[in-house]
Amino acid sequence: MRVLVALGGNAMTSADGRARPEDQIAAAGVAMAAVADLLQREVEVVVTHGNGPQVGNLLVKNEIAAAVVPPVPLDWCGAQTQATLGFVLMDALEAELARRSVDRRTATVVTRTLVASDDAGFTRPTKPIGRYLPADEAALLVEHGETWEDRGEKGWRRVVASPEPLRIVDAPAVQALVGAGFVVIANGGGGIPVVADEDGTLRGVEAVIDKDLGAALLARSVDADVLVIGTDVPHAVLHYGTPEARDVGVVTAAEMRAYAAEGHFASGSMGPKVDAACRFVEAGGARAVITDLAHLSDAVTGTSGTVVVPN
Ligand SMILES: Nc1ncnc2c1ncn2[C@@H]1O[C@H](COP(=O)(O)OP(=O)(O)O)[C@@H](O)[C@H]1O
Ligand SMILES: NC(=O)OP(=O)(O)O
Repeated sequence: MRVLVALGGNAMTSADGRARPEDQIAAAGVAMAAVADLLQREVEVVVTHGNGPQVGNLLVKNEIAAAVVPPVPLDWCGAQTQATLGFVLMDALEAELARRSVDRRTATVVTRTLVASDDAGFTRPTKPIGRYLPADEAALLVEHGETWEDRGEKGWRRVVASPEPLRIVDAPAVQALVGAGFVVIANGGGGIPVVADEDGTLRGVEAVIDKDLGAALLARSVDADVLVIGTDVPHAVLHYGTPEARDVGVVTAAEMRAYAAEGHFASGSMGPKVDAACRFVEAGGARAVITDLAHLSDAVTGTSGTVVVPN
């Protein structure tokens, strides 16, 4: 069985959302222990990951340092997060595999994802990145031309363009490495967004793709049987945060789409996960599961989490 495991930004930082190097290394260790358990059971695993906190922080660093060193655009920041998180995850996974005496090599693929240059996402920013700020501090940055959004109890967060992923450009490289026996980490942050010019030349564009939507596409591109979206909650929940809250268990894509249409899943967090899970099974995937890392193993067999199956 081949499984695409998508790790959320929450799985890549500390529980309180801190993203210092030591927080990220510790979080990667926890996530990769769960992945190593799967590999030990001879499940074939491809890993992708979010980069929201990291790419937002890099962007801020670039902006603050702009008078001293030339700033790089957002797509470059995204590429840098793929490399950094890739090496941190490889170190963590290889350490866990060695502990279990499992002999597997790892590889990270810098991955580009094709988007349309006229995607509506370029005119209406929707992707939350970076740190949370209180309303008054966010308001100052809005005055400087940034777009910030109220994200509820954690505070305000910057939002940037997030076009639809159309094709994982480097999926053939991922496939080749998987075929050669590597545990591959790919398409971090949903992929580096690129558009194709008229002559077919690719160039990076300033945006951050939703990693769950990217994961659904990558999962199909590498013929995964199961897509597991790992986050910090064990289930998608109906009436989330209310006394009527109810976990969603096994559900068809059509039922899940109906729940989404009723507004049960917040945009920018659970909403894209549900969309990605539905897209994967609607495109022919056997099963997509939304759960936390503690339930990863059972998620793969469809016995835990929110399990979206074909209609
Ligand atoms: N209906 C819902 N069911 C469960 N969680 C929800 C729901 N609506 C919003 N959420 C929020 O979605 C969060 C997970 O999304 P997100 O923070 O984007 O995760 P990640 O960084 O792991 O990708 C949960 O921590 C929860 O607060
Ligand atoms: N690119 C992306 O969706 O990252 P997060 O999952 O960290 O938000």
